[in-house]
Amino acid sequence: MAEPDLAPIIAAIAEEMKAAPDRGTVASYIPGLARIDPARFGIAVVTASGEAFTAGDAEMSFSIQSVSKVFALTLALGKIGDALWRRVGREPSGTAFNSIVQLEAERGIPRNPFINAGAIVVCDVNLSRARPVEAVAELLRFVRYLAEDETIGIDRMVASSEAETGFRNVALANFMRAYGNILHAPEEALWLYFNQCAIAMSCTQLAMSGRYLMASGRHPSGASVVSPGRARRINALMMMCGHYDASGDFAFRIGLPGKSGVGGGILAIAPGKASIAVWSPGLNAQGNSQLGTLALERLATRTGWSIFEGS
Ligand SMILES: NC(=O)CC[C@H](N)C(=O)O
Repeated sequence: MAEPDLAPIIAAIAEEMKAAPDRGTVASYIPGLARIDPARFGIAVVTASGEAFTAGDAEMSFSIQSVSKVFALTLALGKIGDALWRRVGREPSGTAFNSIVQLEAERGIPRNPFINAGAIVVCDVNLSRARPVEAVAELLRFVRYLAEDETIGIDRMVASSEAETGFRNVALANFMRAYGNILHAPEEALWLYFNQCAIAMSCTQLAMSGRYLMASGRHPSGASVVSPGRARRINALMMMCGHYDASGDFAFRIGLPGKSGVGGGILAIAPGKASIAVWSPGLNAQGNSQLGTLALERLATRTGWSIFEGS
């Protein structure tokens, strides 16, 4: 297939999203997110050749929330490798991101690293023997390195507002602690989790951070972030589990590995072709960006980038 002409495609999608009538609902269960303007929409596409195309509010910073779970998983696999899969599964859950229902029958082993329970186990791994502040600093260094951007930081207001109200996550961490699948104090794993969710990035920064996943694990500097096999598997997990109980719908409509967050961001990967970030804060019923999903559907259709091919 010929190279798509990205600049007009992306500009048209941003224009269409401005006029979209159904923008979803901004997450309000985390007070720090409730104030975000639902009119926002941004998109950034970084291609394998290193060109970047942006439109809309692509430079505006937002809370990446659960998109951070991709970077945290990458770090955890670097620390303990496949031993991680003894503590976290790799099956889609078919349940909401913050669900506790499967954990009792499955003895404290979360279905996958992208639901909250799985991400909290990943945080427990990333604590290793470090203090939570050191572990969050390591993750921040990692995303800054991936994006080649030292300005990426954490929105402390979002982190502390979630720490004050994240009772379900507290319950998940304690429940898994009871099964011996959280090794540190639950408060420490949660502190890391709330801070990693509060990393703030723009679409451009997020698309830059995802480049290793489109490039068989390679950083643009030529360094290997992960092996090609590991990049392939992280992409597979994003495809199967990245949108919780809407992962099937996302695969059906878009056909790319993707990871969403309740801040309204989505990172999507077209392997070998592009790293894509979209952001629009209004969410659908499953907590994924309503317009972000629609924009990716149009992008996949107009570029033919779905891994299943076909427009
Ligand atoms: N889906 C999400 O982005 C959820 C992340 C959010 N910090 C939470 O734990 O509820």
